Amino acid sequence: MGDRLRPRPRPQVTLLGQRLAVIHTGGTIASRPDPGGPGVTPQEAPAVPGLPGVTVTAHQPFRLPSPHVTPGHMLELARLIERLAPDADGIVVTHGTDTLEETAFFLHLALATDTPVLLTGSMRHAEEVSWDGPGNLLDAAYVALHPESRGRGPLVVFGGDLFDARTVTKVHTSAVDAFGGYPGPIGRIDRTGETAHLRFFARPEARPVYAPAQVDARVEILYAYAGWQGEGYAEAAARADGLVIAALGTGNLPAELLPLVAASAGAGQPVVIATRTHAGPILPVYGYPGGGATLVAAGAIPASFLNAHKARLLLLLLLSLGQGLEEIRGVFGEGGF
Ligand SMILES: NC(=O)C[C@H](N)C(=O)O
Repeated sequence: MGDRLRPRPRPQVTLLGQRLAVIHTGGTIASRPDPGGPGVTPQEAPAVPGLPGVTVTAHQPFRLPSPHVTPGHMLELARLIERLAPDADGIVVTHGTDTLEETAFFLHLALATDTPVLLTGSMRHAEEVSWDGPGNLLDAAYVALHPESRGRGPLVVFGGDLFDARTVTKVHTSAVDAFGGYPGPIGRIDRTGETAHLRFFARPEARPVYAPAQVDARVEILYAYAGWQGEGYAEAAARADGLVIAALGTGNLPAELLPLVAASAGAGQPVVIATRTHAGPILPVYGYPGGGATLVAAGAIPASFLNAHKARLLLLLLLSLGQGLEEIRGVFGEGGF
């Protein structure tokens, strides 16, 4: 049998002597019904289920519902992870699910470490019968401590599926299997007793690092719809350093938007075109006014496969690093993320 055909022995995770850092940031996984209020709020970080032989350290830089998380918090988290990484074999971040994909992608862009970083959360709170927090947390810990997880950049684990930070997205508001994204999971973890069965379906890709000292640029998102005549565009363009538009299909807009986009690009203001469709690339196909080919000819930057909120984070980091329009066009165009 040739070397290519010979199965490699699969490394197993050995928990004994491993060091796991768990960073709690809030979300439903830290939530319960609020005794003094109308609903559920983050109150207490979840306990990490038993991991025999593992030294676990817990950290809580903030405790927030994830709709309150900002890029400033993401930067704080990135700095904490950089500090913890040299003394940890794996890092788990618990996070609210609503903006989990944004924090995951921010960390994907800004972190240089090879130490595995696994983000997870829960869809049910600690007082619900079907609380999914402990299982997700245990899955995240096993993946974080597995030798095959090194050097892959931050990953999301949810319901046993493992997702790449670039493509993962929340696809359901209430189901326990709340995460998906095109083209789907890059791995899977299942546990039988104390054995973890982990399989990756893809190899890690090279990842440039974009780590500004501060995220001080301003980037806004506009959402396209049938009949949009550019309402809100001028105001957003006046306030922001850059814009992202969740456009239609392969990246098309109503005709009224073409001169507005051309004016921004002409003035050196980046306008990134993403899609409100849930999968697929931005392509310069259509030549009618506002069609993707005309927007690109006018200077707009296609977001590739990134959704609007991830394209916003990439643009935010590039602008915060002081990059100009052509450098930014290069990063998006060459898929440097
Ligand atoms: N399941 C969750 O965690 C949702 C919650 N609203 C949050 O993102 O903080």
